[in-house]
This record gives sequence, C-alpha cells and structure tokens, in this order.
Amino acid sequence: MTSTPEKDKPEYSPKESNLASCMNMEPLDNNHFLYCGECNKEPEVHCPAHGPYNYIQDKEVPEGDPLKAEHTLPDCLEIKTSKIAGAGLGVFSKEGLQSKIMFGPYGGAIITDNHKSGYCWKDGKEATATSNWMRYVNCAMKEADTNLVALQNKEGIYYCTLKPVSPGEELLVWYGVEFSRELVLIRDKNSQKHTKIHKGKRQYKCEVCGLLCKHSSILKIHMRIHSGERPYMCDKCGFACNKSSTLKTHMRTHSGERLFKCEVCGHACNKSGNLKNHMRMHTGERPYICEVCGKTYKLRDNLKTHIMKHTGERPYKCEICDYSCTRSCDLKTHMKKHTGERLHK
Ligand SMILES: C[S@@+](CC[C@H](N)C(=O)[O-])C[C@H]1O[C@@H](n2cnc3c(N)ncnc32)[C@H](O)[C@@H]1O
Repeated sequence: MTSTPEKDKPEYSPKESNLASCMNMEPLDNNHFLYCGECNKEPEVHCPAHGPYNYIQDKEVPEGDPLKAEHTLPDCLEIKTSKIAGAGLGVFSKEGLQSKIMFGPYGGAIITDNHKSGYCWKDGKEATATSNWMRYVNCAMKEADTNLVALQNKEGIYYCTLKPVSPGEELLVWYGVEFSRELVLIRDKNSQKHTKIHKGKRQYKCEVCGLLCKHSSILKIHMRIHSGERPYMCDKCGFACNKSSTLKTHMRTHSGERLFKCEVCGHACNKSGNLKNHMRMHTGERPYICEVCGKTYKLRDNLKTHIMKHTGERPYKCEICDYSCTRSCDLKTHMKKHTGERLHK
C-alpha cells in the first residue's frame, strides 16, 4: 500500500474527512496518539495511508441510569457470554464491522488510589455505572485474535477495529503485557511453562461452559454446578453440597472446630475465607467497591446488599404482606410482627 505524499496529506476537517467528533482535537503530543493497525504506525490525526476512522457513538441514556453499561451498547453489538472460558461476559459484533471503526471513549470515574481492577485502565479510569458498554470487552489471548486496538486521545480511551470483524465475532482488545500480567491474564514465565506442561492433557471439556479439565473425575464434579446435583448431605442439619470438601468444611460448624486462628487477636474461624474477612478488621482493607457510587466494603455480601439500593432489587419478600427487603435478617425481624414474637427480648 502506498502512502500519501507529504504535501498531499489531508488537512484535518471533521466534515470533509468524516472523522469522529471525538477526534476534533488539538495537535497530538506524546500522550495523545492514534495508532493505525493496518500500517502499524502512530499517525497524526488520521492514518494517511488508510484514511479516517468512522465513529459509532454510544446510545444515549438518561442521567443516573444504573444500567448505563448495558444501555449504552450500540445496536450493532451485543453483550453475551464470552467465548473465552471463565472470562465472564464479552461484546460481540451482531452484523459484522469494517476496519477502522472507532468506539468510545471508555466511560468511568477517575480513581486516585492505586487499586487494581479488571475494569480500569492504567491511567486511572475505572468503569462504573458511570461506565459504558466498553467495560465488557475482553482481552485477546493471542495477537491473532485481537480485532480492537485501544487508542488514547486527550483524556479518552477509544477502541478501534484493526481489521474487519465478522458477524458473531467477539470484540477483543489487547491490554498490553504489563497490565495483562497484573490482571493475571498473562502469567509469569515459570507458571506459563507449567501451564504448557498441562495444556495437552486438559482434554475433558464441559459442554455447558467450556471449562477444560485434566481428569474426567474433575469434570464430573464440575458438572454438578450445572445439574444442581448435591450428593453430599450433612446428617445433622440436612445441608447438601456438590463436593465432599465443602461438606467437610461445613461439619466444622457442628463440631466447633476452628482451625484458622488470627495471629493478631486470637479469634479463631472454621473457614480460611472467614479468617481472611476477619483480618480486614485489623488491616482496614475495603476491597469491595460499589461501581455506582464508589462506597467501599470489607465484605462481598455487604457490597451485594448495597448494590440492591441502586438496582431497586428486594429479593426477600414477605408472604403475608407486601413488605420486601434486601437482607434476610430484615425479613426475619419483619416476620415477627406477623407471628407476634417480641422484637426485643
Ligand atoms: C474489562 S473486564 C471485561 C468484561 C468481563 N468479562 C465481565 O464479564 O464483566 C476485564 C475482566 O474480564 C476478564 N477477562 C478479560 N479478558 C480475559 C481473558 N482473556 N481471559 C480471562 N479473563 C478475561 C478478567 O476477569 C478481567 O479482569
């Protein structure tokens, strides 16, 4: 492909060149670059060889829409389970896309602390309910699968198609080696080698979610997640679960066995996860962050309950009256009104 001679380089004009309004920019400096995937260069304003980007705008949503991330999705795309096993949701092209389509900017609040999240870019932007659909775009596992490139223009991050995307294809961006490693999408060399050792042997595939297992026995246990089968039952309280190890842990609630001891205050727990939660009392760590309002929590369940305030969800419903609430303990307290049980003894 020949590039346009220097003197014939088109002057930037949004109207003439069909450039996105988001690109109505001042001269770019080192921090404000565009990248042309086809010629593998960082051109000024637009790639002289391959022309302008076409911009597909986010769908407009009302101010404060708690489902902004879903509702901003342009019609040509859809959000569904990613083709990458275990990656959660992903974004797919419905009808196919040309090369050099630009989406963005990546929405989210600016965060100041150094916390790591799969939803924030290195410059400190965090996708939240202030975020748009771009938070659902996954990272390609190998270069050949990458069809999006991330561009920074002024303060915004934009995703552009590097090549034509077929109908039904998942949009996959490349986060960069360092950031992917932080998110544990890339492992260190040693563990990569280790993965390679096992790679060829993981031939048992779950037909429901694509998980690959090394042994058929592991796949058999995994399948219980999908079938709902719970063959292990506690003979003391009837609790049922799908793994013998889970029953073993559960039995500690009856035996009072507390194997996990806090080295700071001596508090003992029956599960390692409970000790981890307890340790946050000492460290003050609040790793669970509400993506809508930024409130932080020490416990995942507390964040889950809090999020219901934003979504309006009230899963605990009284069968006698129309009372509903976000916590089972509140429903329990409420039920005492119907049963006549005294609220405070
Ligand atoms: C920007 S979000 C992408 C949307 C996410 N899949 C979801 O369901 O919300 C980034 C997170 O998705 C997951 N992810 C993205 N690419 C992945 C990949 N190649 N393999 C595994 N997980 C991936 C990781 O959990 C990562 O922290």
